[in-house]
Amino acid sequence: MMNHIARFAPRVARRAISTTTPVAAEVVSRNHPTPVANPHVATPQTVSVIGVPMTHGQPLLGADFGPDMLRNAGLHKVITELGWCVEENGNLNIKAPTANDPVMDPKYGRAKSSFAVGNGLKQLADAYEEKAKAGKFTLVLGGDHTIGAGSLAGLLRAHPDAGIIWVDAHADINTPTTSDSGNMHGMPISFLMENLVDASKVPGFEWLANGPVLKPEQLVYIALRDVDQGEKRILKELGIKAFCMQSVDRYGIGKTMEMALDHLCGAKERPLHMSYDIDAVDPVDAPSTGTRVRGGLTWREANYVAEAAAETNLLVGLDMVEVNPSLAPGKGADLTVDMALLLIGSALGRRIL
Ligand SMILES: NC(=[NH2+])NCCC[C@H](N)C(=O)O
Ligand SMILES: [Mn+2]
Ligand SMILES: [Mn+2]
Repeated sequence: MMNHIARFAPRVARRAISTTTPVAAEVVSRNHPTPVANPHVATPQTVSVIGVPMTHGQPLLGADFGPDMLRNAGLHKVITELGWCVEENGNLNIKAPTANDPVMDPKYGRAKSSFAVGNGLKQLADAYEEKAKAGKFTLVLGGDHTIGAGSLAGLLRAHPDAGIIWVDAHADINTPTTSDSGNMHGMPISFLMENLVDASKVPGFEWLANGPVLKPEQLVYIALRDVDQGEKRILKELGIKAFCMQSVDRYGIGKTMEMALDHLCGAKERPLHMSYDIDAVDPVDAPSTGTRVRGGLTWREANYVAEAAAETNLLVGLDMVEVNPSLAPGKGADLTVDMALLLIGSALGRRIL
């Protein structure tokens, strides 16, 4: 077993750069002095922020406040203090479902509000692709986790061989036929995984019918603890590498991340994307989210996951999703937003020492 932490050179320490008021689609801090450590990120090393206030993949309102809550809590400062430039793109315009939207033919399964979800994700896929091809680190702020499908589509167009670290209490690989809930935030991976879903049969997702596709070996899960029967079957049949909470208990988070990163990058280095569902974290530290599950990652474990990913110097993008400040409002929302910001900082290279 190779040790990834040792194999990749740690990020060069970055100099703090002062923040200015963010302007949509503009680089707000320049003169970046740091040499490129990540071969997939261009100089000046820039985090391109895309807000995706999507809620139609699940029944609750509130996750659409996630992107602005994170910005108002100091997102740009977190990024620039770590030495990155910020390019702020604002929020995508996500259209609400209407009574006239085409719905799925039930013989292909059930995916609620697929038309609104799919059209929103198409915008994200195009934006992510553009940023990734320009050598930017793409930071996608959710919104519900359906947006993972948009990020992955854009990522894989730019980097077909990328590896995905999916940090989540849930596997989010239901298909419209295996899903009990019909909620699309439980399905995003299935739309990218080869031979799982025929996107041409899902209104709003036709654009995804001709790829790109993800191979099972390109995906690894961390922190699973609530996996549906149909999902268990899919994980087993496809041989997808999954480190559930029991693995974290058994091996500790250090060894777990070493094995996970070795699975993705042991044979060859590849660009990595991390899709971080805040519900991976124990509800004690992140209560404001729609599908809470007890027994999650501790505060340190959650940060360590992001730190270990950052230490590879191969991350090209991050989703931070399912922050819903309207659930557990007040102190709970503050804790959750703080946690999300910390995790973003950890993924961008913050170190204790
Ligand atoms: N992104 C999430 N929080 N997903 C929760 C999914 C829950 C359940 N597995 C479903 O498919 O409905
Ligand atoms: Mn989840
Ligand atoms: Mn999820």
